[in-house]
Amino acid sequence: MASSTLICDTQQWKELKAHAEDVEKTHLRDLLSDDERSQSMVVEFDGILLDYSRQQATLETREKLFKLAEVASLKQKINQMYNGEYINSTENRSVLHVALRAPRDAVIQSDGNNVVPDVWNVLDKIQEFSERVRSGSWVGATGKELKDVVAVGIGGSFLGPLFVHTALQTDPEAIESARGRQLRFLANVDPIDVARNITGLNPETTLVVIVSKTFTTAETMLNARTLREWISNALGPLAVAKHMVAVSTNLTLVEEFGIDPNNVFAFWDWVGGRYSVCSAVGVLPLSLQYGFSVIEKFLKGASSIDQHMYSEPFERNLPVLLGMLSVWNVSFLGYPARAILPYSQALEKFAPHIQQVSMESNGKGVSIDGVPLPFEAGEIDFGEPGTNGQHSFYQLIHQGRVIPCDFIGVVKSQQPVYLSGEVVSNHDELMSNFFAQPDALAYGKTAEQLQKENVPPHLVPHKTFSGNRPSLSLLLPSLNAYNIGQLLAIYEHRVAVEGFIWGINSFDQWGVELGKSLASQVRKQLNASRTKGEPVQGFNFSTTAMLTRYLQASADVPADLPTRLPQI
Ligand SMILES: O=P(O)(O)OC[C@H]1O[C@](O)(CO)[C@@H](O)[C@@H]1O
Repeated sequence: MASSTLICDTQQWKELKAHAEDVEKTHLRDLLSDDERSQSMVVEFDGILLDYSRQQATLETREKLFKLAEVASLKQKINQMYNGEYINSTENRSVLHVALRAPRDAVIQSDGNNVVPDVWNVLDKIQEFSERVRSGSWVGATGKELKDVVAVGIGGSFLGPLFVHTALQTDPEAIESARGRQLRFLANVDPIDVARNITGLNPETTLVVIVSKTFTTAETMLNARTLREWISNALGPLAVAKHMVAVSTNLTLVEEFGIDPNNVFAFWDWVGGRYSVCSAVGVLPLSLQYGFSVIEKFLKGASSIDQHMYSEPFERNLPVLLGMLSVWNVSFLGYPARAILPYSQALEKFAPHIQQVSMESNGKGVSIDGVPLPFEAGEIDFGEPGTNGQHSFYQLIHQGRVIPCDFIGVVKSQQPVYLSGEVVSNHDELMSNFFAQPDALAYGKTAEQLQKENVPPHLVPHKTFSGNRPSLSLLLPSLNAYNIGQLLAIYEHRVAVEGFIWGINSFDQWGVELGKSLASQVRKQLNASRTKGEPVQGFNFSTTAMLTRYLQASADVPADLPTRLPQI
């Protein structure tokens, strides 16, 4: 396929469109009656089981999807990514988050240089620094140990680390290594988030890690200045050197901010923000909390999937299969959303992280060559852990709109609980739901079944479930640091596979810029109105009226802004 040809113009795409109309005629109930089909839709890697038999897909669908992958040059694009080619063409960059978790002796080139030694230099520095802090040999300005860490960052500099932290918080090994320590995340520029994060913390025992790839993000920089004020107000300006470190690619701006260059942990422009949790962005705060040895296992888990993705044939390749099935659901069956439903409370921050990975990557309207797409790319991702979601939005998934679901289960709970006299263990109770929901969605319940159960006729339509609602199930053996790394990498690569098929650039994010520049115009107006009393101008009627009202109603904010920190 010539690079400027859109994927939707290929014969393979058109055949899939026609094929989708055929497949839609068969209810999932009937597809699932073929055990051979079901068996061939189960794939295992390293103890992780993927069952996609509840997708509205036949063996022919799979064949046709692989043909689409071929015409989209999927294998070549994966190779280009791993070879450090500039596949992020609008930013002129390689996309090498796989190098962040590569073994020390691996060779991964960007611009003709092996980047793996650079990666390990930073990892070694993180190990050394985190051990000094954790052992108490690096202390705060008043000689006290630094037991609490606040990581300040937003978007990709926040969501991935928060997901991993939340997942590790209840892992027995991680608990042991985190005893007596706290890790918090300050992301939102809302002063309430500052208040929440510093409540109960003593600046004397707190280390602040500023995480920003660019070191220019407005939210992060204001929060960084706020916490610098919080520290220097309490301990004097010289304390900043002992209490603030940074993770960034912009070493010049970090130094200008007043952080000692020795206390900066670097990463590189070939790491996209939302793909940066395996760089110092995640590894530094997480190692401070859990120790480097735990986080190294997380990196190893991600690396195992990197190797699997690179070398496994597509029929057994988890991220490739998942990505192709998502393309099938979005582009051929016309389902625009995807629910991510982990049956593990430890994964409560997984869907929010994948939201950014997926929606910032694939929410694009043009091809990589800038041609407007005549089809929708990307999907609307959302999710909550089961069983909470069941008591919230599952009603719509069962009887309202069709939303393909990812059910993610774990064999061994991080925290098993059994009660004598109960029918099953608490984890079995949770998992009963994990196993039941996909069948409820697939099979549904017919009016005939309800009549046999003597349901009053007027209630039959309300209690009928159409079924034929697709899902897939991922069963992980356990949820330790290694498995968490695997889960992360499976989804990162799945999103890349989707983007490679759609022919878009999954690694830029120009769509976030317009809002940022308009906010800067509003910021200037607020300053001019508060300090010089200038009227609101240059905005449309609606914004002018709203801004004027806001300024009038908050006239008590002092124009000269004397420092005020949260009073909580
Ligand atoms: O790490 P930085 O440079 O502060 O950027 C934070 C986030 O802002 C974005 O650029 C836009 O939301 C994300 O891609 C990125 O993860």
